[in-house]
Formats: sequence, structure tokens, C-alpha cells
Amino acid sequence: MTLIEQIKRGQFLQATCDFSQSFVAGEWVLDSGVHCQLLYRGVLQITPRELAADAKDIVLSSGIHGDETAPVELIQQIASSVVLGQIQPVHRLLLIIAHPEAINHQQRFMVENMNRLFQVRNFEKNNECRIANALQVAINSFYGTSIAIKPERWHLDLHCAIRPSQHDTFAISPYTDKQTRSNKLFSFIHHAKLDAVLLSNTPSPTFAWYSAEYHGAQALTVELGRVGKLGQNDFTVLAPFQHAILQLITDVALPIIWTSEVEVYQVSRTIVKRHPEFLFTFDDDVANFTFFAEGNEFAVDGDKKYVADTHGEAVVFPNRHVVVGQRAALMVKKASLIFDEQVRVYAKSNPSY
Ligand SMILES: O=C(O)CCC(=O)N[C@@H](CCC(=O)O)C(=O)O
Ligand SMILES: [Zn+2]
Repeated sequence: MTLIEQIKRGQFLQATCDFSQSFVAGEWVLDSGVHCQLLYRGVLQITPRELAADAKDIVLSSGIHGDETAPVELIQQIASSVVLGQIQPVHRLLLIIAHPEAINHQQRFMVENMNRLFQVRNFEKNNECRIANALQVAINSFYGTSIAIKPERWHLDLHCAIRPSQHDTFAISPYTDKQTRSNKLFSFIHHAKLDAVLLSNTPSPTFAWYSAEYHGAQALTVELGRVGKLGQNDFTVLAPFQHAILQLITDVALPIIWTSEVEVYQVSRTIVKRHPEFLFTFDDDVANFTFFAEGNEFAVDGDKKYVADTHGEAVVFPNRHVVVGQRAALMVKKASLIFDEQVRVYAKSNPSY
């Protein structure tokens, strides 16, 4: 069976990870008129037969990190429902399973972290660089060839956390001066019942940031539970997210709403590893969002000691194993949102943590 035949049978994930077959691009049309295009290994573009003038261009990506498998299974489910005609998307979709080699090896990456390769086009020294470049081209082409009159661009890049977390599910809104924090996007966070959202304060080299910065997309990195083995993920905690994605794709009208049930954090600073002798003062199993009171030491980088600043800070994604020059942690503080009636949401720092 060819890769395309496998995908037509609803096996997007299996086809993507099957390296016994060489990749051949191709396209086909479903009975409903939905146009499917396999652009690269793991990159499937879906175009409904008719598009409303306000149709969205939605990128749903997974597998940027090979051991974060729940998102990969989610994209497989969506791709299969679409190609088997079980759901009718009303927006253009770009469904991505990014790094099948790392998925097959059950590793975060093979040579380097792909989610740090989206700032510029990369010199193609390894497979992560080649894939990141191909994804940049796919994104540029997808957003650049919109048929709708004034398309709304969305990108949800799905991940899982390495550590335990005080919030099982949360989103990171990348920093850009484009208007990429719409009330519709934040309503989606509410409807998907994500536990928290982090507002970045500086540009980052991530996939979601790429779409936000270069295409003005409503973009989020979304953390969906913890890393785990394919087929062993517990989807009960992800059910509201799964449901919200289906509503997004099929355009179920949902109220624009924001509630304080979603905890809001503002990134206060990014801790970059500057020295090979970098350590945290806490164990590797300490949960994301663990709070450090003002003045408490949380990391040592060569001669430099890091202490929590005024009113304290919480730590997210601490990773002492990153290469020198990369992010070793995000420090965050609680904040709240001003939910603007028009388009944007604004962060408001809380006077204390
Ligand atoms: O749990 C961890 O340490 C990492 C989970 C993960 O891959 N997170 C993303 C977040 C990207 C962002 O900051 O928007 C990453 O580190 O690439
Ligand atoms: Zn990840």
C-alpha cells in the first residue's frame, strides 16, 4: 500500500512514521468535495469544496518533539475523521505530524531541539533543520494561498510537558507586536478548558511564534499533559480540548467569553543557560509552576546565582540539560487579563504574586 492509500484509509500517523516507503507527494478529492494534499511527510493540507468569506486558515501541528505523543494521536484522530468523511471541516486546515524519526525513536529530538529553529531559515546541517525549513515553507505557502477574502489565521502547536505540572493543560501565547491575542483565541482557551495561559514577554524561536510573528496568526503553543508512549495516553483530561478543536474545525458558533477559571501568568524572565555547570536548586521531578518566594535561590549558572525577584516567581519548563545558549526555564508571575470587546486581550500584572 502506498503512503497515500494508507492515509486514505485513515492511517495518517502510521503512514507518516513508515520509513519503509519513500515519500511521494500527492492529492485526492473526497466524495464531499474536500481536497486533500499530502505536501511533505506528515504535512496534510485540507481544503473544503466551498469556503465562506470569513473562513479561517488553521494550522494544527504535533510531533515537533518526538516523545510528546498525545498531540500526535490527536492529529491522527482529526486527520482520520476528515479523510473518512466523518467530520466536515469548513476551514482550510494544515495538519502536521512534524518529526516521525524522533517519534519512532521515542525521543524529544535526534540532534537538536526543533522548537528552537523557527527564528530564521536554517543551514541544513541535520534533519531537524531540514524539517523546520520545510515547515516554514509549508506555513508560508498555506497562509499565502488563502482563498477567503480576509482569512483569520490560527496555529495551535501541540506539545506535552516533560515534568509533572500544577496545571495539566496550559497554553503559551508567543510575544509579537502583531495582534495575535484576540478575544476569539482566548475564548477558545476557555472553551477548551485549558487550566492556564502564559503570556510571553520576548520573541522566541518556536513554531507558534513563527506563525504569529511572520503571519500574524492567532498562535499558541499548547501543553497537553505529560510525555508518554504512543497508545498509552489518557484522553479523559484532554476531552474538552479535543471537543473544542472539533468545534473550531466545523465552526460551531461559541460565545466570546473569558472567565477567571483560566489562570493567567506573565513571563517575568527567560533563564538562559550560559555555563556548562548549570544547576537548579530543586529536583528534576519538581512540578512546573512551583513558586519561589522573593529572595529564594532557584538556579546557579557558573558563578551566577538566580533568586526569585520581588513578590516571588514560579518556574516553568526548567531543564538543566539544554545546550549552552538555550532557554533553561521560564519564570512567571500571576497576572490577569483585560478582555477587550474589540479584538485584543491585555495582561495586567497583579500587585503581588
Ligand atoms: O516540559 C518541557 O520542559 C518542554 C515542553 C515543551 O516542549 N514546551 C515547548 C514550549 C514552547 C514555548 O515556549 O512556546 C518547548 O519547550 O519548545
Ligand atoms: Zn514539546
